[in-house]
Amino acid sequence: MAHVGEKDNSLVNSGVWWDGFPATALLFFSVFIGLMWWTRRHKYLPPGPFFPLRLLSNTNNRKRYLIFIKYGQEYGPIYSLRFGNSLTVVLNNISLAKEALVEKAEVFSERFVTKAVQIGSRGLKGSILMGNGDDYKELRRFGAYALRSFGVGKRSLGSKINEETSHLVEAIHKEENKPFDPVHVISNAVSNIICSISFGDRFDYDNVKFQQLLEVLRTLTTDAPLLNFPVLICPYLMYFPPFSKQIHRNEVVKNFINDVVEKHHATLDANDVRDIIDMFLIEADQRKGETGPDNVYDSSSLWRTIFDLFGAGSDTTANSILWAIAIFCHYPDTQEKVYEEIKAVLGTEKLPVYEDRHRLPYTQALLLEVQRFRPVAPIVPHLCNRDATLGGYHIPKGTRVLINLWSIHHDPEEWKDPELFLPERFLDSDQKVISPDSLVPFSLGRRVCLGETLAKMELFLFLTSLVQRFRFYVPDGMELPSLDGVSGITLSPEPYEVCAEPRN
Ligand code: HEM
Repeated sequence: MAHVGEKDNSLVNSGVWWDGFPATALLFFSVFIGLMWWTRRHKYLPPGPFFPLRLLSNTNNRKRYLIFIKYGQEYGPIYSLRFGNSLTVVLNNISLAKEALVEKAEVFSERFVTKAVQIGSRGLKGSILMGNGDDYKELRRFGAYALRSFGVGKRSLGSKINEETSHLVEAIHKEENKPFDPVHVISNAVSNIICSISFGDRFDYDNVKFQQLLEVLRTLTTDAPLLNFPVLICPYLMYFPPFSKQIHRNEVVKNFINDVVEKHHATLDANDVRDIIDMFLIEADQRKGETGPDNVYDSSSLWRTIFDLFGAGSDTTANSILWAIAIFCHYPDTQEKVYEEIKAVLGTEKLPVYEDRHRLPYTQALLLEVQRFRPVAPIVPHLCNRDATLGGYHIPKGTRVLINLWSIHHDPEEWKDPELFLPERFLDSDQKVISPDSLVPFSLGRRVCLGETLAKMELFLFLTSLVQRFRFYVPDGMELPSLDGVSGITLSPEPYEVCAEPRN
């Protein structure tokens, strides 16, 4: 009890407590409601870490694909990752990929593009690779038509690839069976095919300017800020080093393409359509004045369309060939089997044509296994455009959906001994090629790779011609190429050196 003159602290305190009660209660009530809302919203979401610390603390952008694989091993075929307010769902098996991209194609076929990618790319107007909506649909249609018109899938393009192979073989001969890094000649050869279709031109392997451009393209894809944590949180970091390098690289490619476009403008002849740039300029001219949603034929769409074909078509195919050569060094018997098959069916002189693939089942099986074993587009970004379900889980509108092609191609439920390189898995007991539904290196559904046929032609013709003429190996005492990849948008082998011994 308080005496006269003494302060009654208990009363004072209780008064303070009472005065603050409404505010405290309100705070608790809000937290409670917030928690209820969060729990209800997340209750039906795929499982996943409360906080994706492993991903966020990983500073090595180039090994990030391994973290997605690890989470898959922990949380199963579908899991979710939360970065602040945004939700990402990762699909790791073929039935979920089919459910999203085929059965629910209306919902899951859009591309997700982060603000950082938009800043780094200097705008995405006219992009096939990153676009959505009416512009995208029209440009994809144009791209498919243009590729067909310039011989994709036909003999005429096969001859062009054969011509390029002769240059490639000559360049490799110059290495005189000494160790060399094959990335420059392979990238140049592959890029020359898409260049001749798009620009009407090829570039010699000692053209320094073109080599620099290819190097810029390679770093553009390996350093792409797809899920790069700092720029995911603060996209405006893209304007500062080291991230701003992406902006500079895009500018370099853009200027290169715009120079070529300029020259095309000056020599354009509607009766002699030389390449895709000519085709685009003529279409733009014919549609002048049209205002409909499908008139997307302006200069910014032109450079971006050519950039997309060139970007998506160079690094991917070149990396598949580089993987095949690296794998040959680890599994030399597979290279010998391909050589023996080519020798028996085609001999050692005649350059293969695309139709020959039907007579070379082991070679075909090996190419399929290269694409399964080391998929060059390991993680494909899509967007959920309305509330939906996947695998029984709720997927809210706006969720980023990553199709994990690496995990799909290494799923032990689908592939026996997925970590082993076994071309025979694609041959039946009659030695006929089988291609299971679960092999999807070009993805599936509406956004399936636009250059699939071109890529298959290039892979077959370049690789068979090379094996017909060289044996790739690593001499004793030299390090074998690493089979770990470097990933950005594409998965490339780490730089390596090999020797190429002429076969004859
Ligand atoms: C081994 C070679 C290649 C592989 C493995 C590959 C794989 C892929 C994959 C996985 C996608 C994403 C599909 C999706 O979003 O679901 C894609 C898209 C695309 N690819 Fe390829 N690609 C290759 C070569 C090429 C070539 C040679 C071209 C050249 C024309 C090309 C052009 C494109 C384009 C334009 C897209 C965007 C399609 C769209 O978003 O609608 N690709 N590719």
